[in-house]
Amino acid sequence: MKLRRTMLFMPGNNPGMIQNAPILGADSIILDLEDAVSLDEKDAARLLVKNALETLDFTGCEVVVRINSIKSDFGYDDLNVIARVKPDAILVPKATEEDIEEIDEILSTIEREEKFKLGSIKLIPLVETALGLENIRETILASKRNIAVLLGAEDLTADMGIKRTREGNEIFYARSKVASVCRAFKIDAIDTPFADVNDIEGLIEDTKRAKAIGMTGKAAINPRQIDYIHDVFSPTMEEIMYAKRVLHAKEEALREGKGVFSLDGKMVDAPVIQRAENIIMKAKLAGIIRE
Ligand SMILES: CC(C)(COP(=O)(O)OP(=O)(O)OC[C@H]1O[C@@H](n2cnc3c(N)ncnc32)[C@H](O)[C@@H]1OP(=O)(O)O)[C@@H](O)C(=O)NCCC(=O)NCCSC(=O)C[C@@](O)(CC(=O)O)C(=O)O
Ligand SMILES: [Mg+2]
Repeated sequence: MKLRRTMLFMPGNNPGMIQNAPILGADSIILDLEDAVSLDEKDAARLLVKNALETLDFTGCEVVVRINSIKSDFGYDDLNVIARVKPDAILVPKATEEDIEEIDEILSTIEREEKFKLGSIKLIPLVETALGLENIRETILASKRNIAVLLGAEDLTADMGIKRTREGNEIFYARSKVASVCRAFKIDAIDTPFADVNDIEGLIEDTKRAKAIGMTGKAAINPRQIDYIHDVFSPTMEEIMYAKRVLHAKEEALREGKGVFSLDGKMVDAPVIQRAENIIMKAKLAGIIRE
């Protein structure tokens, strides 16, 4: 299991940002060849990202590349060049079931040619249209490579002809749907970036709202956002201490042959134990506690 509390976007044509990528502390980075790169920079950005993957040491940081739509003039070249330098995953913009199937096949061919393990390059569909949102189940089922879905609220609200607000009530349904379907298929649900990099209070509130609904992480667009998002998505010491007490009490209850018991007057049963186990696992992955 891998933590994806933050996925930091950076333009694929910005060498200054890319060279710092491995040390910024994000769980994942997304090197963007799509909307952050203008049409006349597409070829140069692809080459820069390829070189970065070949030369920089990304140990401990998942590397994802957002390609252009596979239906566009750039998508196939992006995939064909980038997959051969083995990113951890490809982020697929405005993903449809057909896109994912096509990209899955192309990746399998490249993996055979390059002698990579079949299925080793993963996929993350970006859900950012109304149709994409309604077809999310089919998109996820289209490939076993899918490890997460990223919600793109700017494009989604533009597609729906509605306004994007700081409070985000307009994306409540989309967040809930993405979170629920992703949880059903046991993959990560990554929330849309918060666009105002100077509004830290707004970022924290937005991240808390996303977490409360079941999103497992959030995209970032600026390194200053990383620690705040990590704070929200990491278990607190209070949660960890309570989880430890639950698991300790469970051992005692098991010895007494009890499946349900009470702790501080509150019932503890299988779902409460599962939540406690999840908290401990996340705390270990986040390096907050040791094995
Ligand atoms: C926002 C801003 C312009 C602010 O600039 P500022 O200059 O105010 O930043 P400062 O904080 O002053 O920077 C201080 C230092 O950090 C460095 N630094 C900044 N950002 C960094 C970074 N990301 N990675 C590494 N390094 C970074 C910087 O180089 C400087 O380094 P140095 O000079 O050495 O001190 C800048 O962050 C930025 O460009 N972000 C990336 C934007 C981007 O990728 N967007 C596309 C992807 S989203 C998308 O597409 C979503 C979606 O798909 C979803 C949907 O649909 O909703 C869609 O369609 O919208
Ligand atoms: Mg977009």
